[in-house]
Amino acid sequence: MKIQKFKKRIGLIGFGCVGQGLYDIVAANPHLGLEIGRICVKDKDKPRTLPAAAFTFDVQEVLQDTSLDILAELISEPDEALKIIRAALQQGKTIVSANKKVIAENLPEFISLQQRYGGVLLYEASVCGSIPILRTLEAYYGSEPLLEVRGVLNGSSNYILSKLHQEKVGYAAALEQAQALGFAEADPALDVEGIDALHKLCIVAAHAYGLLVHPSQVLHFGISHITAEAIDLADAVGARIKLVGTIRSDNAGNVSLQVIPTLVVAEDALYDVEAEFNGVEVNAQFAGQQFLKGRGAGSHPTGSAVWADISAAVRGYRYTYPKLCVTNASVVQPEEPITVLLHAPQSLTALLGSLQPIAVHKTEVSNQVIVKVQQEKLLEHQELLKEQGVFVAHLPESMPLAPVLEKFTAVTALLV
Ligand SMILES: NC(=O)C1=CN([C@@H]2O[C@H](COP(=O)(O)OP(=O)(O)OC[C@H]3O[C@@H](n4cnc5c(N)ncnc54)[C@H](OP(=O)(O)O)[C@@H]3O)[C@@H](O)[C@H]2O)C=CC1
Ligand SMILES: N[C@@H](CC=O)C(=O)O
Repeated sequence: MKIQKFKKRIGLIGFGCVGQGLYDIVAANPHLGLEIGRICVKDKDKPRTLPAAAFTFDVQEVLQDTSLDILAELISEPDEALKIIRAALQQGKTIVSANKKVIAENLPEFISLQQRYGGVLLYEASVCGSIPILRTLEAYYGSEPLLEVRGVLNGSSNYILSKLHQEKVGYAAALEQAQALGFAEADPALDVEGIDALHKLCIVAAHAYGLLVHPSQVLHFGISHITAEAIDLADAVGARIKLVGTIRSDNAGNVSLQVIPTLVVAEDALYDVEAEFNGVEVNAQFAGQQFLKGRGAGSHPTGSAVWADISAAVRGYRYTYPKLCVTNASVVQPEEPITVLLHAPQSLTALLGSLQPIAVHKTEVSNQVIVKVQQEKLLEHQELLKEQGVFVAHLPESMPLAPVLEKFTAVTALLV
């Protein structure tokens, strides 16, 4: 007897960089039992790669279509995406999403909707594009305590930093390239202000530590105020500036999170993560250190992660958040101070207050300071520092301070 095979039908909402990527992959693999059933977009006048008849502009047509087996939410408007995911889960549907902002800000609600109505939400593509980090944390590290998870989590910022280091192109030109290549968010401030990396870090915290952390609680700086002098300083000491997100736990189960541009030394696994690539280092109590690297943004790499989620969901996979029920951990700001480089367009005196600078360099146009500061204090002042256009970079313990101080003077002296 011949067994009739039915294809699983996907309702695709959003047909931009990622939606098109998913479409291409599904269309190229018809033998794998998936097909795109419906596509919803917003703009009626946009030229498309498919005939007009392939599209609807009414998301309800997708949400109400009972012939669809699974939904893929891949749109650029977070408010609308939230409504779509919520509506799908309230109907007990299976939906995959790439929207880190919406997931990071609403994860507790999404978990409880899944528990209440039996639906499924997967979102591997929302963190580090093609790197299977959430599946790794869920399926492999579901029990083992993790000491640290750190990584380059934003492809656009990393692309810009690579261009600044390697080609000395201007910041604005590098950002334009990241946008043209489809890496940046619809609002690129999310990328360059460190907010996208922050969203991803909060999602990682749920799977790696069982912690539901709201992004508003977390220290984060981006690269939008980066200067050529900071790049030159890093180059001069053999380091590269990377936007690094870190979650670390201490022996007492206190967990801290931060996103901050960091001077990364050549021995660090993150040093060679370039362009739109992302890299995540997991340091587990018994397994030790592991490193995952891959494309963190772009049409086909991200489409591949969405495809992997769809295929997994079709086979019955769902997140179980194994550490959520067992964790005693809580989020803290660590007490020990960190060393940071502050580069400001004007005087930092008012901002620094009681801080004890290790080194200061002033010119007519800018101020550079290396200072040891409590993270609590940095968190307290983070909005002010951002408003004042201050570039903040972490000088981690792995970065010997002496050569930095020496070059700091040499590099900044060129400005006088
Ligand atoms: N680009 C990347 O590399 C990555 C992106 N992501 C995430 O994936 C999602 C999609 O990003 P990306 O593909 O780059 O975005 P794009 O801007 O390229 O495409 C967005 C798509 O969403 C559609 N859309 C926007 N608003 C609505 C709405 N209200 N109703 C229906 N459709 C709508 C747009 O319609 P129209 O075509 O009519 O304009 C467009 O097709 C975002 O959440 C992003 O954060 C995640 C990882 C990587
Ligand atoms: N804008 C994001 C896209 C992928 O998440 C990035 O640059 O990393």
